[in-house]
Amino acid sequence: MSAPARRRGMAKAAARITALVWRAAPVHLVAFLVVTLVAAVTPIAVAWFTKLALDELVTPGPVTVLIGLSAGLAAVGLLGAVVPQVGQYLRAELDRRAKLLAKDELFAAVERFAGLARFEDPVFLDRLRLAEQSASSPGQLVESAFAAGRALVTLVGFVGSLAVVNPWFTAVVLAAAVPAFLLELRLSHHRAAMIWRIGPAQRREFFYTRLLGSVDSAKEIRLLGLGGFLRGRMNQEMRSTHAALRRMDRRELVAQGALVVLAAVISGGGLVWVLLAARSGQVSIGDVAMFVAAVAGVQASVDGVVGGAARLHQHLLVFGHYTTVMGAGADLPSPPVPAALPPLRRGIELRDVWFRYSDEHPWVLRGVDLFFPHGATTALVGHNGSGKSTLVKLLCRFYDPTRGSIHWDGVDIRDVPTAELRDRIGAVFQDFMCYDFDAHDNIAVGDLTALEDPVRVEAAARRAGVHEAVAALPLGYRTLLSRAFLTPTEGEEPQTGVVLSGGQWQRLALARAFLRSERDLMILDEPSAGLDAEAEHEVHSGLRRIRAGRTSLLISHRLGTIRDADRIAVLSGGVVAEQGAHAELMACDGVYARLFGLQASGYTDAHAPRPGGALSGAVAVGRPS
Ligand SMILES: Nc1ncnc2c1ncn2[C@@H]1O[C@H](COP(=O)(O)OP(=O)(O)OP(=O)(O)O)[C@@H](O)[C@H]1O
Repeated sequence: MSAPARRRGMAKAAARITALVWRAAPVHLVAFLVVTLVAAVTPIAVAWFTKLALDELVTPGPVTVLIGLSAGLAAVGLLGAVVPQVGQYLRAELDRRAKLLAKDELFAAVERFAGLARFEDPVFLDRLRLAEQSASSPGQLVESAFAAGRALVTLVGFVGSLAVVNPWFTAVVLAAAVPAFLLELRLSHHRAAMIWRIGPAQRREFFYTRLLGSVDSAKEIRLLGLGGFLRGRMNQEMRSTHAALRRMDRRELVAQGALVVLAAVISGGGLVWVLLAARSGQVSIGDVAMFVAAVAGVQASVDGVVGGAARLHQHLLVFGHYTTVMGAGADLPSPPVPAALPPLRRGIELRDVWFRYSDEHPWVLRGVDLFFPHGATTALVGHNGSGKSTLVKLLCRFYDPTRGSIHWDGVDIRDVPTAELRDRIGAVFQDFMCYDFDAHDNIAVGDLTALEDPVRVEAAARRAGVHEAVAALPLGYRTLLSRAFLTPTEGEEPQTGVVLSGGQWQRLALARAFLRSERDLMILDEPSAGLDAEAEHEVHSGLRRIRAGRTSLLISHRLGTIRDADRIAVLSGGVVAEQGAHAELMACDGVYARLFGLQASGYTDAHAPRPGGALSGAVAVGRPS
């Protein structure tokens, strides 16, 4: 990034963070500013009271003056002790309030990304991680800015005081601050760039750490003895990030060490001069005290200004990621004038749809023409990786087709707001979620209007055949389905969660979808993959009833469960290779008939007499395996 662009980015970040903190905690911000100013002038007041008191001792006046100066010194000393505590409280409260707002706004912006592509982009993920990191502590940024400001005020005060004693010496001390300032800025720039560079390694390290401590991976790690291997990889990533951090720390150590030596030489020289001057009567004892306090004060303030500015610079560079994420435009184009999405009456049509995940990826769909008629069930079958789930993602508009279009009763789905489109769809995805919520909430999130409606939730659970299992849990629908958290229940005892079986989770996912069964389109991507034979039969019988007269799309590798679909489309080589009803496809003797025959043959005993029924009819057209 060029220097002017970087400066513009930092100015933007500074404006955004200021506005954010002001909106989050205006009173605390002003109070923190006042406290910072008081903290800035306190050391100068202490130095002046000390000088005046010492001069008063050497050439005594009325005793009341000395008492007044002592009282003043005590008062500013007290102020100096109390103010940092108040400042710490204000800074912490400011941080909490600003963090709440910053994180809320960040994730509101992330929520506005309607598609999935950004969440699959590692550069974006790194940016999001850094944005989240800087949103977690906006107070640090304010503190750095205020620390630099406070040090500047103290610096001006001490420079004035030092100038009273020796203007030349003041100039030397200030001149020594210029290289320190430039050096610190450069270091902070390097540090911010290094933080960005080590992002991918830190993400990988986080991944291995999570694997090593997660219940989901514990089984395989133990069975396959992967612990040492994963730990090795985690350590390798950590070593590489540590090497970068170490290089940076060493650079800072050398640079800052040189600055400390420079400061020591200047103040040592000054001290010799002022003592000699006092000996020859050129300056007073009070001036010596003021000089010593001013030199220490100027150098500490220069450090404070430089350090604060450098930290601010670095925070602003990192906070730039927050501004970038917040300012990222829509990931999917939205129409300037959105079209209305009519209730589905005719059907959904894919017109010559081509799709690949990016220019670097191969084509997944290569000109798919397909119609999902209203009120009918269409089943989609095909080999692994043939693009079935991809097609579902396009229907939900998680991505736009690379070429071609999808029409909802003739309306291009790119012309309607995505939220409206998705509101018309109910779905069970192949990789459905298992939320660390209680059973009620796990179902109710299928339709948030059911969150306070246990009757609807129970009805959906009954339809998915999971009600009995949930009702039998220790706290029924209020049982936490996770061991990740402890929830305080009505009593004093915390209640740990329970663990469901894979099939029970799948039924919960189905129940979630059933809350939306009145929607225009129901998508069921492998809805029974984890169910036992009886449960599968039961679920599909239930689904058949729910699907009757509704527009649905059913994906399953178990062809017996989709044979009664109104239409079956076979995806192969990125196109629809065959379509028709079960009987038609069997008669074609193509891909579908071959797959169906293969599966059916697995259920027959070549030596046993064939029983009558649906499956035996299919077996009759099956091929020898
Ligand atoms: N997010 C993604 N980024 C890149 N490629 C992807 C992504 N998701 C899927 N693919 C690729 O797209 C192709 C189709 O995947 P998809 O999941 O749609 O197949 P599928 O027919 O649903 O497979 P299965 O029957 O195994 O569930 C595969 O080659 C897969 O590797």
